[in-house]
Amino acid sequence: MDLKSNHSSPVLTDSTPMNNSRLGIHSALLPYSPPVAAFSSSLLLTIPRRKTGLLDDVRSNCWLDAMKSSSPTHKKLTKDSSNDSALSDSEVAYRNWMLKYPSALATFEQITNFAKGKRVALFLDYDGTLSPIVDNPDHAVMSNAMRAAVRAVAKHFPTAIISGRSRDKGKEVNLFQPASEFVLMIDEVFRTLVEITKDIEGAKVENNKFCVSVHYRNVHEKSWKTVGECVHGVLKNYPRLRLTHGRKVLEVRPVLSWDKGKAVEFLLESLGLSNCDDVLPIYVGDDRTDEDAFKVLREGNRGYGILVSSVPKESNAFYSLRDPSEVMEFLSSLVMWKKSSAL
Ligand SMILES: O=P(O)(O)OC[C@H]1O[C@H](O[C@H]2O[C@H](CO)[C@@H](O)[C@H](O)[C@H]2O)[C@H](O)[C@@H](O)[C@@H]1O
Repeated sequence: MDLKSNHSSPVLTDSTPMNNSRLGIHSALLPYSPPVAAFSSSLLLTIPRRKTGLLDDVRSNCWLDAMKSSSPTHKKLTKDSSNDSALSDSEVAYRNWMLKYPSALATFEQITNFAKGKRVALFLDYDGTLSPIVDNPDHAVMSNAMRAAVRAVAKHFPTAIISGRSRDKGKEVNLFQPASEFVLMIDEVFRTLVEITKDIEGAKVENNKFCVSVHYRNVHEKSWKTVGECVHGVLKNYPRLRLTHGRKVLEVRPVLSWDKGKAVEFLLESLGLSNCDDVLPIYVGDDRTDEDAFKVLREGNRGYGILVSSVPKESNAFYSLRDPSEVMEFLSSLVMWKKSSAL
């Protein structure tokens, strides 16, 4: 996921959170903050995730419900689409939901009207945003077309990818690792979880360096409880680690005050783009971890969050896009708009 561009866009590898409280009502235009420099050299941030909210609490009684409700499975979607009336109901529900979270494509002119005269800074989540959700996390890759769209957008706007995935330290990046002291502990937990889940068919444990992801997307639902029990059992021995929920994934991460919202603030600050009236940050993401970034932009009246979702969901985002193909269209539209406004 190494993107080169004229801006040498920073790549953030985060891991984070959830905050479901939707604040305030939609406002067409966001006055946001502040002016300065331009994006500088390559930057890699590895961010241990901190998910907040009731569902993330390891002591919550609702963890099995949270596991069940985390993102529709492929099977469910396939079943729904073979049922005309269900599809029609879900489409109606989706259209109603879009009244609250308008499509960033349908309202593109509104967005660009507000962006006029401003420097747009783009923050993009990876899984579910730039690459479609697939059963095997190792197979989640950007299509060539998406890669080209991201490269193109990064030529025109400062662009960062903020992902929960780990990324090895490269030669040309500045590394910011707020959880480096947890690396050994995380590795130990990773090994333990690999061992104790090895007999659960379909379970996959991923070492994301600052976080361990335990995937249950391919585990039969009758065994989800076992997966949860394994993770909770291990966590009991690690008071400095906590559990959070993502899309069919349980994640074990350090108890740290760090999330994708803080990552966005850190990047804007480091790159001299915070407190600038002429900077408009736009964050595109699909998961609970992205909600903290949406919230930071919303609360500070600083920019726009765009939620990628094909089903209605409460969010701190302002706009929506249905899936990665719409994200690609949005990125390409931004490039076209930038080129035409330069004429
Ligand atoms: O912050 P992100 O870039 O969105 O990363 C979040 C997690 O994404 C990956 O898991 C998700 O995508 C997989 C591939 O499509 C899917 O199989 C899985 O069910 C999803 O949860 C990644 O594997 C995790 O390590 C990331 O934390």
